[in-house]
Formats: sequence, C-alpha cells, structure tokens
Amino acid sequence: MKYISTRGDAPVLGFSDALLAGLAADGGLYVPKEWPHFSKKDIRKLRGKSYQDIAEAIVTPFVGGDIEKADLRRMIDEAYATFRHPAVTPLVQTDANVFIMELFHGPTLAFKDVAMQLLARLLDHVLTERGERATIVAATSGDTGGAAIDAFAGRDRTDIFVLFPEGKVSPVQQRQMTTAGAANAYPVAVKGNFDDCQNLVKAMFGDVKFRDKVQLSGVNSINWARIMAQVVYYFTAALAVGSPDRKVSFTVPTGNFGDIFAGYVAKQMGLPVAKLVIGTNENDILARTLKTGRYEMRSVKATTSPSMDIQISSNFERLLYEASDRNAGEVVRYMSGLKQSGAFDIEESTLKAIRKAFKATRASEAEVKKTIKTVLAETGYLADPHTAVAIHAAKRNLKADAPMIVLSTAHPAKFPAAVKKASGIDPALPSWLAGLMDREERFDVLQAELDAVEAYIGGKARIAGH
Ligand SMILES: Cc1ncc(COP(=O)(O)O)c(C=O)c1O
Ligand SMILES: N[C@@H](CCOP(=O)(O)O)C(=O)O
Repeated sequence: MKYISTRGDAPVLGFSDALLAGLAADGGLYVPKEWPHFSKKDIRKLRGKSYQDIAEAIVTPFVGGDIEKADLRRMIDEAYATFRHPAVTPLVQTDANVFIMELFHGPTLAFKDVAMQLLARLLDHVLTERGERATIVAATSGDTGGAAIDAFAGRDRTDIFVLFPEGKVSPVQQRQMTTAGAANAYPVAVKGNFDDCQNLVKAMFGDVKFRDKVQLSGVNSINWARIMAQVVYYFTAALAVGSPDRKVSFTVPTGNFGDIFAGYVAKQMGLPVAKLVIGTNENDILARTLKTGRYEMRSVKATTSPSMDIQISSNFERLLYEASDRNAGEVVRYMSGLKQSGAFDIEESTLKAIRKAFKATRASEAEVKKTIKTVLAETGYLADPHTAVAIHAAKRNLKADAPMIVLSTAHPAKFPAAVKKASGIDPALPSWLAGLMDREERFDVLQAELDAVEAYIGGKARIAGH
C-alpha cells in the first residue's frame, strides 16, 4: 500500500515511512492511495471472530508487505491485552435500536488507547528494525497525551513530548500525563489553548532543519496509523448488530475529526453505513460548517467536554480531500484560506458529498448536563460529558431502519466534577489508577512560542543513532 498527501506535493511513501513521518512534508495528511475493499461476503467471514482477528484482517491491507504477518499479529495481541474487557470495545444496549460502544477499557480510560497501544508497538518495531530513534511530539486537549505517555513510557528508541493547554484539561487527565514518571516522557503545559499546541506541533514539522535534527515523529491523528487502528471497531460494532445484512449508523463525539473519519474509512472500505453523525459541544465549528458550507473559526469556549474544545479540526482535511474527489489543489486553497483568514467556503459539489455521508448536531452545556441525568434515570447508564454530547446528537438523528451505535470515548471517572454535578454520582477511578491524584507531578511550563518549544525539545531529546 502506498500513501499520498492530501496536498499533493509530498513524496509517496510506504506504510512504515508514512508511520514515521506523521505529517506529510507539504503540510498535508497521508491517506492510502486506494481504499482496500471488503465485499459483503468478506465482511460475513468476520462474524464471530475476536477483536484481534478482525483487527488483523482490517489492518493487514493498509500495512501492505511492510511488516511480517507474525510480527503484526503479535503486536495486535499485545496491544489489546492491555484492555480490561475481553471484548476490547464492548457494546451496551440502552434502547431498542441504540447501542453504546465503550471505547474506554484501555489503560488511560479513553478511546485513544485503542490506536495508541498499537501505534507505539508499530513505531518501536520499525525503529528497531532500522536501528533508528525518533522524537515524538503530541498536542493534547487531555486524552491523547495520557494515552501516548502510557504507550511509549520506557521505550528505548523514543522520547515523547506532550504539549497540553495549561489549566484546560481535567485534573485526572493532567495527572495521567504528569505522574507517569517515565524518563523518556516530557509533559509540557503550554500557555495557550489546544489549537495553539496543535499549531506548534505542525510548525515543528514544517521546520525541516529541526524536524531532521531530532528525527521528529507525531502520534496525533495526523498520523495515518491512528486512523487505521480506529477503523477496526466500526467493523466489530457493526458486525455485532447484524452487518453487513443491515445498515448501521454511528454517532461520534467529535473534535479533531479523527475518530469519525475512521468511520468514513470503514464505509469507503465497504461497510454498509447509513449515516455518520457528528456530535459537537458548544465549539460547534463542524455543525456550522455542515449547515452553511463555510468553515469559520471562532474563539474556543471551555466546556465540560474539554477534549473537544477545538477549532482547527485536523482530519477534516482528509474528508475534504475525499469529498472533492481527491482534488489536492482544492484542499490547498481551503488550507491557505484557513491560515490567512481563519475561514474558507466549501465548493458546492464537495459540500454535497459531505452532507450525503454526515449529519451534525450541537449539544449546549445545558443539554449535556440534562443528557447525563436523563440517560442515567431512564437506562441506568452513566455517561461522561463527551459521550453525552454524542447521545444528545444520536437521539436527534435516529431512524427506524438502522441501529444507532454511539461511541463512548471516555470513562466518566476522567471528568468526575461534571459528572457529579449532572448526576449526583461521584464516579470512582478503577483500581489500577487508585492513588493517581496523590502522586507527585512532574512537568514544565512553556509559552506558546515555537522557538521556546524547539529549544526545550532539542535540549532534552536523545537524538544520537543507536
Ligand atoms: C473523550 C474524547 N471524546 C471525543 C474526542 C474527539 O475525537 P476526535 O478528535 O477524534 O474527533 C476526544 C479527543 O479527540 C476525546 O478525548
Ligand atoms: N481530543 C484530543 C485532541 C488531539 O486529538 P488527536 O486525536 O489528533 O490526537 C486529545 O484528547 O488530546
């Protein structure tokens, strides 16, 4: 499998090189040159198989011949052995046609673990085979950071630097990053918001001298392997409710658009998907874009679903590329509009293609709070605020002809204050995280300035070859 950039001006790479590159050299995002296709017959063959078997079947065509079959299977098995549920991403039925897919049974209680546990092993494997090292940077609004530090902690070939917005992540999220105690992990509080952190990461990739000097790699969802690993659970969930013989819809709490884009990839691969519903919090740039055709940034609001307090939704670029029939020139126009004026207007045909596959619904803070309370009262299910955004959106987009699968992206104990306020319940952390809030924190604080961040990373990264 070969990978091409959404901006059309970067080298075409194989899987391992795209994995190490993270962001493409032209600032675009890598996507596979073509989508592997699964016929209904192929999908039926996956029925009754384990999560790991399905992961192997879905991931193999994307990896191509780059990694030996036995090595890939070993890494899949090891990655999902870290999950505390035998089904890895179990479904809970809450209504006749509504299912919640719990993606939070991994080590850090968020859906990021699903991809990150595999990605860390893949990266380590490729670096070891090549005898190389990498410096990993990640921007986080709370969950990617903890998942990345857990997955890369103690790995000899990588140092990991995580930029999080100071004071804008939940206390549990912060401590998952700052108390890990791994010598190769550097959490950094940035004086700014998540978009500032993400812009810094992209700017470091754009600084060729720095990128090459530290052998930069990224593990945000700009990295194709993150999306690839997330495609798997769309297949497992759909199969569990009757796919491919009935269509299934999904509602996804959305920020950086990586998770829901993985659903779109599953559809492109042949999974019969009726609708993909984008759930947004009050940072509703995607809901406004689908309605008006204009992607327009506003200032970020702090909400009870802080991981989705995002304006620049990175993976929307991958969707624009697909929906424009892979027109890199159109994508470049959009992205320079965004850089210059914070906005762009989507071409009519591209918008039509987006609206065909997606719906979008916004949840206000009051609606999120009410959803947590009423879902608990009606079904006994305790949702975290991100999941509540999606449940609110799902309810408004239910159709009798397709079951709705709502993605639950975080455990309620990651956001205890908001959950308690809405439900009266103080959700407890699982036993393996007991004591988290009492552990000593270690992190540095930096201004949101490229020079300062590059100097910090350059001074700490172990960049000499092995
Ligand atoms: C708990 C949670 N839910 C939803 C999201 C949004 O996912 P995505 O950025 O892939 O759209 C995030 C962060 O990305 C998150 O941490
Ligand atoms: N919500 C995310 C933001 C980063 O998203 P990513 O999927 O691109 O890594 C977070 O929790 O950090």
